Amino acid sequence: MSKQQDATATPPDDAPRTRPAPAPDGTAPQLSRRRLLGTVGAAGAAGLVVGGAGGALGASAAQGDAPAALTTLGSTEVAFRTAGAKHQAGITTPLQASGHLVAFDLAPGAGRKEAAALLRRWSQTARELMAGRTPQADTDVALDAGPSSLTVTFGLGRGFFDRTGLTARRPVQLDPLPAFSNDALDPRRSDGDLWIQIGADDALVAFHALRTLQKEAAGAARLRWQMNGFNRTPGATARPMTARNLMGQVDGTNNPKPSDPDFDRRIFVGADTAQEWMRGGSYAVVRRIRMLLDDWEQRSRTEQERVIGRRKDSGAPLTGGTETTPMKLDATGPDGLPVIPADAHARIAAPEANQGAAMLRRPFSFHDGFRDDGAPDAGLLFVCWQADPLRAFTQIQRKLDRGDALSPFLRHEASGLYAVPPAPSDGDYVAQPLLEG
Ligand SMILES: C=CC1=C(C)c2cc3[nH]c(cc4nc(cc5[nH]c(cc1n2)c(C)c5CCC(=O)O)C(CCC(=O)O)=C4C)c(C)c3C=C
Ligand SMILES: [Fe+2]
Repeated sequence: MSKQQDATATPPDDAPRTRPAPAPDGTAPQLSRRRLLGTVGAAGAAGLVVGGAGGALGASAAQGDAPAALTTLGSTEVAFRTAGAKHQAGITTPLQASGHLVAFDLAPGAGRKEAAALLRRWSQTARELMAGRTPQADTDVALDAGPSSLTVTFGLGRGFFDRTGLTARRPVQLDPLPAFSNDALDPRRSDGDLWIQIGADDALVAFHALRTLQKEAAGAARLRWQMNGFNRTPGATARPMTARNLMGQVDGTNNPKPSDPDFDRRIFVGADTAQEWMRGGSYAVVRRIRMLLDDWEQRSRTEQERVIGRRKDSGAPLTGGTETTPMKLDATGPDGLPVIPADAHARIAAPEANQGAAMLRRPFSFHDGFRDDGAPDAGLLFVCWQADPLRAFTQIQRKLDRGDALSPFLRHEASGLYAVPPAPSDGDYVAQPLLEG
């Protein structure tokens, strides 16, 4: 299995898995799994195994019906419901190379019944796509690609509850985020009744999922906004390492780890919630943060490192050691000043400075071309996960907003907050207990 690395180390029960190797005798199968499913359907294909770790079969679609062999990257599959846990995939899953974030509003006239039917349809399609199966009447965009670590994660925005007559059951955690001084939010690219996060290690697989789900929304929900992002391709570096962002920083180092004793309590909604349907779920905060790269790139490396409090090359704290060495926040230099400056981003965002508040950051970079002034329209699709946004994102962003050295190089241009219910059991759909309860 490919060993993809980001700061969200994958827990054993959440590990993406590769499909078994193809035929034991090494002979090429006759039809690709996707191709077969497109002709005889999922049930008929259940016993067929195609693709595998070696990638040695080497046939291409251009050679007629011969199968396209899957590499480890293409054959890696993530379970729709995380084994041994209740949450949806795409939260603790390692960062994927390609991502789409998309929000929909329920269509005029659509209510609870239509929302339930849509979420039933979407949940089943997500299961199929994540397993590498495609719909019967398909565009064939991802025909030869395999699951490629595809994840599809569904969330509900504040408006969903009004539109479905469930306002009384809306969690307080979906109360609007406060305004921050660096906000330049575009309401047309913010919020939305329904939100989907799509990630995959193959850009065609990610697009295919996006397009399939968009078509399935027809009549029930209308596209509100959509954003595209990317990360380093897994396997590009010989040694797995934490991702870099478009400012060149190692980003994700001090994320909470699933092995931390309080990880679940911080990231997932616990049994003590009044919203029983959210147990095992999480809240996602999404921000489109444009980076002012023309300004940033004029700063010296030393200045840039003091903005974060960490070295650019290794991600190690300015107080020394390696990437994983804890920051010595009270260390002072010969001038008597803190080695990690008082306004360094990592100092201000640290749990120690925020009553223990922590979130799981799982972003994608974005680049949407260049603005009229020639500056890149690029930055971070910041997605963070927490059990309680007020005590995590809002707490930390308030602090950053008051004097973080990174903030002058950033503009928050879009914002969303979504309740992401636990993954449904087989045959059920996301948010079923809410909609049918
Ligand atoms: C409100 C929360 C945060 C926003 C918004 C945010 C934006 C943002 N951050 C970086 C780059 C880095 N952030 C780093 C650490 C870090 N950032 C946050 C929170 C927000 N960041 C936290 C909670 C932490 C961890 C602090 C700690 O415990 O040490 C780092 C350092 C490496 C790491 O730990 O990940 C970098 C680099 C950018 C570029 C950005 C907006 C575009
Ligand atoms: Fe940060």
